[in-house]
Amino acid sequence: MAALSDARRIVVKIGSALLVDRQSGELRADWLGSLAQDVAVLRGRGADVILVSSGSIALGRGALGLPARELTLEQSQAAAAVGQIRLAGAYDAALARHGLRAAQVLVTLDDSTDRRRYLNTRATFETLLRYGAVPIVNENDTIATDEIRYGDNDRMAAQIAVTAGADRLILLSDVDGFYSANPAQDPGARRFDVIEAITPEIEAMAGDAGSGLSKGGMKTKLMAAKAAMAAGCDMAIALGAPLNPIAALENGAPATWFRAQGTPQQKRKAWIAAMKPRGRVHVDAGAVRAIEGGGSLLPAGVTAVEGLFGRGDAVEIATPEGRTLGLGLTRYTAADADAIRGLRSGAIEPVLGYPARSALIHRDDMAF
Ligand SMILES: Nc1ncnc2c1ncn2[C@@H]1O[C@H](COP(=O)(O)OP(=O)(O)O)[C@@H](O)[C@H]1O
Ligand SMILES: N[C@@H](CCC(=O)OP(=O)(O)O)C(=O)O
Repeated sequence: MAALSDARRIVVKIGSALLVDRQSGELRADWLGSLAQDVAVLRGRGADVILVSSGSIALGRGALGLPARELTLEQSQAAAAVGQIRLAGAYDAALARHGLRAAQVLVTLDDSTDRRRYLNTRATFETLLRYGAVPIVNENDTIATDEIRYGDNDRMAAQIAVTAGADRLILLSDVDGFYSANPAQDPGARRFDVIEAITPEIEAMAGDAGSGLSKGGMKTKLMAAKAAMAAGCDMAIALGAPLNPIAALENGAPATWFRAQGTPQQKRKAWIAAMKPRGRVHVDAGAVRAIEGGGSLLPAGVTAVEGLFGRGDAVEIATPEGRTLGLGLTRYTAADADAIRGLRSGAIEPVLGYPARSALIHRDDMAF
């Protein structure tokens, strides 16, 4: 299956067991070098790449000389703080060899569940990718205690894929796909090539993690697949351990693909269209033309603001004739939108007292 050749934005999740040698606790530099090579190939043909990498706790554990047994929460948090800086540094060096710039992004679950923070995170990814950077994402494990106890980077990678509007998510694992039972325990287990829907039967086949360094197992990978598919993003589980794992996947190495219906853009529009509007912004004829031509709504085109809405809420866009053009997620509160209506971008900062976002509603955040 030519599953990556037409991908526009790819999120790759790298588990701890791939990056960190279990015995020595050292980073597998050769492997990371080969992954960076794969990333350079994808970037070279114009695809955006985001890496979600685990490994901070595994790396920090060795560096701090912590015991091999299960860590306490405090030890995990300390290990993550020490390990993350090494992890990010290693990616920075590996990508720099291919002329690529790494960008560290540390997130918590709130960054995707709170709509305002979700929009901020999305905007940050958009900007980093526009400048050609490769975001290296991990949970902020040192701060987010719940994430260490319950968190796993499989679901987080799916959330990043959804947030960034990716069309492919690849979970590089220690297994080459999803099997009818845990292949480590059942020699008769069979691998699926493609899964189109996650049924209760499929869910019953998923077991827990195999290695001591990992947190997820197949259960969290199925949750990741559900989230990705619902957002129009195809997801693969593929073998990560060989060198150049993404090239191998492209060259036909076995994997399981979870296939989504629809595109990220269609799913996002449907998500916005289903929201309850919290207000209404009236726009002038010029703004109607701009929006109908595929542009964003700028404050300059707004003539009146109704309702009490916050940043990230859905609002209706009304034409001078009173027709509802569509729905969009606003980047300003009702009060700020009212204060800057009719103003050109340069005139906004003195009024609000903070640097302005140029659009009131970005074109990607509109549904008609
Ligand atoms: N149905 C299944 N198909 C494949 N692997 C399974 C299944 N159920 C449980 N597993 C286990 O899940 C492991 C992969 O997840 P995990 O250990 O979290 O690794 P990672 O997070 O590094 O990908 C496999 O090595 C296997 O032991
Ligand atoms: N955020 C944690 C890893 C959490 C996790 O899901 O680990 P893994 O199962 O190896 O992908 C860390 O960097 O150590």
